[in-house]
Amino acid sequence: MYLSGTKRINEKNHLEIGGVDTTDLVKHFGTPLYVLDEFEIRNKMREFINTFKSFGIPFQVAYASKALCTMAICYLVEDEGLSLDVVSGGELFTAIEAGFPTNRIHFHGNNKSVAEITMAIEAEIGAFIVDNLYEIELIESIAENKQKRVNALIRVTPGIEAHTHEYIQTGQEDSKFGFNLVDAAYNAAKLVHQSKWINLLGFHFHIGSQIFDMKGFEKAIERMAGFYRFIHDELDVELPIINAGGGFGIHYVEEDEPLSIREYVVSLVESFKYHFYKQGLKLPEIWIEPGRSIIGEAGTTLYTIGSSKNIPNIRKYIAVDGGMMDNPRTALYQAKYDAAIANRMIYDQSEVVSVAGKACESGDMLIWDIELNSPVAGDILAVFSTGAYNYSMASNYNRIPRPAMVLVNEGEAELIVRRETYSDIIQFDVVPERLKKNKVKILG
Ligand SMILES: Cc1ncc(COP(=O)(O)O)c(C=O)c1O
Ligand SMILES: N[C@@H](CCCC[NH3+])C(=O)O
Repeated sequence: MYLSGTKRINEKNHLEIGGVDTTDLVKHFGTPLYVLDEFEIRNKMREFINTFKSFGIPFQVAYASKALCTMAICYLVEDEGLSLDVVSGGELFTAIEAGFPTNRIHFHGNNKSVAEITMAIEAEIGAFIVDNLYEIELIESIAENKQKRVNALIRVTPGIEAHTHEYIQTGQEDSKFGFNLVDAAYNAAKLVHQSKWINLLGFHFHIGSQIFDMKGFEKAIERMAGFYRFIHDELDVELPIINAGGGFGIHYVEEDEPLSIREYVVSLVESFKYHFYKQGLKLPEIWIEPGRSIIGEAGTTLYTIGSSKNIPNIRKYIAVDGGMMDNPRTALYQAKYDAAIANRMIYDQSEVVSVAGKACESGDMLIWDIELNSPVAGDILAVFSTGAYNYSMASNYNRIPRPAMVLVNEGEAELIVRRETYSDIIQFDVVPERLKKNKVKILG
């Protein structure tokens, strides 16, 4: 079992996170419960920042808020001096409401609406990451209308296939994101370069997510350096910024072998230096957008185990009080997770089981075939590395309320997202008067 951050087994044989016994968290907040380790989050952010600082080069580390976006998280990101990557009006609104400095916000998305672009221009965000020609037209006209000049990076797909699940690859040519190298990207650059209202800062690429191997990055950087040279020669500009996206992998299960944050950053910077100098160019300011590698391992989900079903010679299912609604990643990407019985951490008798959720869906599984300390109803199951793309991708399928989220640190636990209630579930429902009247008629 890989226990990251402040997770440890305490003297009661319970899982402890941030100095708080997880069985106490369950008594207090109930299950399912997302638990975030503040110390671990801050440490990861600092490791990114400090490694860049050690090179003495200009940089920006923008936390990719799609991994997990709440107001409290925006406060932590600001406190640690990172920038913020948002991909929707909802994420932008969250950041603005949390008082996040808008000049450190970068706005992504392959189909930004007029309302989203307007909101971002009014908020004077740091930069748009422009994805397509339609968006360039929209930004141009809204910026002119508001008489505000905006900064932009152009997103390109460098034609690199990262070694990860095909649904989370994004840098290959057949992708819905960005402009393909070279022609489409060059035409977009020309257009933005001539624009009166958009200031072209550079290009952005993102090759995928949960990547362990830096070879894909290296290849993409080599292509990007060649492309910066081409742009330099054709348009006579030395673009000041390059954005390498996110994608740095983390531990989900024992076999995973991610690099350390330091190693990821060092490899990235070295490769930028090598390829840009080789092209006879100055090193541009490097921006990155890590999400999972900051928040993923710092999250743990606590569930209560309920029913079980044993199919002799096939498998034993144990069911928890959550599932694909709070963590759709197993169903979507065949993602693998590690887990433990939080109230009996040291194994006395192990049993291989598969962990099912409670949704009315056969694919609602959290973990297939895991060895646990003989789970029984009432035990607390802790699933690790659920900080990224769990709450942010959660749904109310089957009208199941979303869990609460707590931030733990130095023996204290604070609620940062309150548990949804059944009243929350029906709050957006509207019943037309006509239907109410009909009901009375039928019943009468
Ligand atoms: C453009 C972009 N930037 C950043 C990220 C964050 O990626 P990760 O959470 O893997 O670091 C993603 C998601 O994969 C992305 O699409
Ligand atoms: N949501 C995906 C990663 C893609 C993120 C955004 N490009 C995951 O859970 O792994």
